Amino acid sequence: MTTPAAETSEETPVGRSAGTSWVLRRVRPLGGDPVDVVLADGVVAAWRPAGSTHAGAGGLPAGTTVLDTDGLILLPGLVDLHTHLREPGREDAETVASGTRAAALGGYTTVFAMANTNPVADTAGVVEQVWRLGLDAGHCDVRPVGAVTVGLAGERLAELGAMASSAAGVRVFSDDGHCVSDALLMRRALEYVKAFDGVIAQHAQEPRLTENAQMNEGTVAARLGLPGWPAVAEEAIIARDALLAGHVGSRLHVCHVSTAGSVEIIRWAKAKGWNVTAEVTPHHLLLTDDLVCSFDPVYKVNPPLRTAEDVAALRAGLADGTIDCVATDHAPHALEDKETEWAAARPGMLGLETALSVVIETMVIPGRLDWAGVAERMALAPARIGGLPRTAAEVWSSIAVGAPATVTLLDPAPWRMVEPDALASRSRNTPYAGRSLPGTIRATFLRGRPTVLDGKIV
Ligand SMILES: NC(=O)N[C@@H](CC(=O)O)C(=O)O
Ligand SMILES: [Zn+2]
Ligand SMILES: [Zn+2]
Repeated sequence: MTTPAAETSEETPVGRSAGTSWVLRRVRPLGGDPVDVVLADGVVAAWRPAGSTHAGAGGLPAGTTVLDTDGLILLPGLVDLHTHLREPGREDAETVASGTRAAALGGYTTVFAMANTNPVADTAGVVEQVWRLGLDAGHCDVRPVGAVTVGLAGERLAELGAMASSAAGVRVFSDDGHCVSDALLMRRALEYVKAFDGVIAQHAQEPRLTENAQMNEGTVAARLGLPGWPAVAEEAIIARDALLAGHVGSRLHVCHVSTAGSVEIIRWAKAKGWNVTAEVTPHHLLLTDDLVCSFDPVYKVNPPLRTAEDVAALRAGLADGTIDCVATDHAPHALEDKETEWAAARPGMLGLETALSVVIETMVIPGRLDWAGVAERMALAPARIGGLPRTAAEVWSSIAVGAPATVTLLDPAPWRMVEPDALASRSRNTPYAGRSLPGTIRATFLRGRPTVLDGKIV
């Protein structure tokens, strides 16, 4: 991927050939020792001694392209449990095609597409439509999330069974953007999805406690005079839902955990042996509520940015596994919905193209996670929680021979300035504009087919 060294000058520069077999020369699987990895017929076909493989070498399928991937880290393709693709309904903000291009450039090979579209993804018809749009775009796998309640209205259960048995094979259900606040409805949803090992992904926000809320409740909100969104509004719902999941023996997943208290509750629920999993977003790992002092709506997000103490607890929870995974909550918004006064702006931030970099900055560089830990938190755990095929998920972790060639190649070294206009997303609402972040994705492969080469969409 870098300029080929003299002794490997016969290698094909990245992008010139579109062979069906690839050699990743001197790549570092999970950050380990360099090795040559052969990708053929959609799987990891062989590991060879580092640097031993060159174009025309014996035992390679005809048309093999040798990539100089010296120093790059090979990770399983990332899996995002929480992406907003906005199609159908707000194609001006994002489409399945543009959002999955952003995903591939961020190293993702699967995204779970949230249900708060227009129409809402609350029927087999809509989830199949989103799933097919993903197949047509071809940049990564799209697994639709089904709504828990009809129209996200929180009144009647949606047709969960029909969505599960549709071609889209839905396993994750969420009213994300809204909380399933009715305890009986939440109980029924948890009971219902047991039949097909589904999971309810809850947007934990007690509605009455957050009426008119504009930012985290605390000293910054008091100073700015903005109505606060208290931590207890998240924590009360997580505690209730953990109790319900334990009571009915079903699977609960907690979306975008944002407070230190939530981490404590999830730790307690896991200690009880209940099937409770959780995600944290990159922005909640890095950013704090004092950014709101700028009144720049790019920092408006739900749940809101919290305090430095919360950030520290989230990092510790992700490191020790209390929080199972990182999920982007990629939430594109059109300019008119974001570049307006604070109170009128929609909450949400872009995330797909910067997630791995933020995890490197907050978790890898400070020594909280190694590369195997990154693979677990950003690929393997979300695959398990989302119900992706088990065997595939297991082999991805090792990038072993026979595993699907669904991988991403990261150059961990360079820091790059985030430029909103250079993003593949249709929207521009990144909170990292003008910030320097470490690491860059050089290539992504989906079952042996490159979706990104040399940092560009194929
Ligand atoms: N995160 C956000 O602030 N917004 C999300 C909804 C959500 O995740 O709750 C959106 O759809 O825009
Ligand atoms: Zn949400
Ligand atoms: Zn969301």
